[in-house]
Order: sequence, then structure tokens, then C-alpha cells
Amino acid sequence: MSDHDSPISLRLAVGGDHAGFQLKTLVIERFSDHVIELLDCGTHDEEACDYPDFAVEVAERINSGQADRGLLICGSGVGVSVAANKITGIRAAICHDTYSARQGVEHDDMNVLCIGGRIIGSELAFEIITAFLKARYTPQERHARRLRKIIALEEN
Ligand SMILES: O=C(CO)[C@H](O)[C@H](O)[C@H](O)COP(=O)(O)O
Repeated sequence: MSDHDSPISLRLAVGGDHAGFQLKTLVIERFSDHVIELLDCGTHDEEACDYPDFAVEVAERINSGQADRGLLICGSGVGVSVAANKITGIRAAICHDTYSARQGVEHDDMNVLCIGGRIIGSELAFEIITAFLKARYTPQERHARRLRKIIALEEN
């Protein structure tokens, strides 16, 4: 059994545009039996569409409590991360390595992982997603202090 075969107790909302569709399809096949629930927020085919719409869909699932974490996939990961970070309560980042995917959760309470379907292959994506899903926020004072400052930025 590989590391990403063990069950992960999270509900995951997944979304992306046409440029992320192929990788999103593979991710859904790979992870749907390994998380408590996987919500596919679209897009549902390769017809050209606009990535902010899917950032909103995924963010709404998290902010309404239907999902614990989100995964967004566009061409580079840039567009979805820019859009998602405009939404209150969302801490999104592009991670194309497992260290950032894990530490982004442990230190920064990152709740949305963004990846580029035109940048990395599916096996590396699976490893990164697994690192993100298995990581848990470490509530040490220095991290909590920095998070409070981020939340204050949202409130200004
Ligand atoms: O990757 C992106 C840039 O950050 C976007 O999110 C889109 O996926 C990309 O711009 C789509 O490109 P296309 O030429 O419209 O297919």
C-alpha cells in the first residue's frame, strides 16, 4: 500500500477550469475512495471557462462547512490561487512540491491547495495532494500570532 492509499478523514472540494480538467479527473479517480467525501465543483469538460467561478464554488463549500479543504487546478495554479485568496476565510497557495504542501498547512493553516495541470504530472500531483491532506495545522503561538495578523488583513 502506498502512502496515498491510507484513508484521510477530510471532506475535499475539488474544482478547476478547462486547463485543469484532465488532471482533476485523474485526481477524483485517485482520491474519491480515500477521503470521507469528495465534492466535484466542476468544470465538467474541456470547454473553455473562467477559473474564478470554480474558486468561488470551492470556497463556498469550505465557508459553508460542507468541505474541510479545497483543491483547485487551472493551467498554472496561479489564476485559481489569486482568485481564491480574494475570498474571506480562504488561505490558498500553489504548491508544486510536497514540503510546501505539508508546511503550508502546519504553519499557515492553508485550506486550499492550488496546482497547475499544465505544470506537473499526475503522480507528482498525487504526492503533493496526499501531503496536503495528511497535514494538520500546528497551533503553536508563533503560527497563531501570524494567522491572527492575516485574519486582521481580511477585516480591514
Ligand atoms: O493557468 C492560468 C493562468 O494562471 C489560468 O488559471 C488559466 O488556466 C489559463 O489562463 C487558461 O488559459 P487558456 O489559454 O484560456 O486555455
